[in-house]
Amino acid sequence: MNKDIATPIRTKAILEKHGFSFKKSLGQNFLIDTNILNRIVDHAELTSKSGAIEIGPGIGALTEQLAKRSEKVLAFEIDHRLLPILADTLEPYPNVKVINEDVLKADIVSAIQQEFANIDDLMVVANLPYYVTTPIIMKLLEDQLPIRGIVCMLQKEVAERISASPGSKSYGSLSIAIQYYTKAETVMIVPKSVFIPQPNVDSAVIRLTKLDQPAVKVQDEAFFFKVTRASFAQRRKTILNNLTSQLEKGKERKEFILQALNQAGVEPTRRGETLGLEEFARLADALLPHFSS
Ligand SMILES: C[S@@+](CC[C@H](N)C(=O)[O-])C[C@H]1O[C@@H](n2cnc3c(N)ncnc32)[C@H](O)[C@@H]1O
Repeated sequence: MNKDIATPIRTKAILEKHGFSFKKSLGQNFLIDTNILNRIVDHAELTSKSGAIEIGPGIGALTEQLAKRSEKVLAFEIDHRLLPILADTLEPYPNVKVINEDVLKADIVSAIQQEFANIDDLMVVANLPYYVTTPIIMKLLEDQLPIRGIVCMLQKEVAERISASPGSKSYGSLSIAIQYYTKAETVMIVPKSVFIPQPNVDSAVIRLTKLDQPAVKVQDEAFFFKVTRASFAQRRKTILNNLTSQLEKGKERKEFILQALNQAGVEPTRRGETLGLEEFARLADALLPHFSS
């Protein structure tokens, strides 16, 4: 008999034993398919010497597979009601440590220094709570953690936005923010039927492999991201109109923007969704002298 946590029978038995009720507000949709879990872990390419960081272990379904295939797992779980359950389900795995904290508030860098002092290869692997997918991924990237990458489950639509290329309908400032730091790929589409309770949206697994250097070189990162966000403020508007309405600097701003677009070799009538990262980088650098405060 399959003893894994992620089977419908075992999951239901665990939930019943502990009288657990799901909190929708915490994005609690638990995986009940060991095969899918193993495929997620495969994409992380762990070895017995790797460390794994999990966000939101739930009742430990993914944690168990990570514990079997890595040296150590550190898991951040916000819901204190899951702690006794995790202590129970993960009892056979002494290489797991659970921290009862909101991952968005946690000092992950210090936790890594403490828990993974002798481990060189670190991956984040998670079935993310869908209500905070983007803030979590952005925190993991902006905190500049010493990780090789992230393999995570999220809404299919967000996965499409993250891995989209210029010209695609899904391409936008989120694609650029993530592709600035990583190589982004959608590696699996996952049906609703492998979760309990079933979510309302389709899911996908993405793999983000951290780049040694950001994908493009810019003079001011914060300003680069400001320009990319401004360029997509209204998707149907031209880049000139979006930038003119979003960037502030007196009456002459249109003139400066036209000048910068020209300098960056970008036609003012193009839409943001047609520009690649290189073009955005050139444009941000050309705009910077006019708009830095
Ligand atoms: C989609 S469930 C995944 C559960 C489990 N890993 C699985 O695959 O079955 C998301 C988990 O993230 C937890 N969670 C939600 N918000 C969180 C936060 N801000 N920080 C840490 N954990 C969070 C939820 O309580 C839940 O256990």
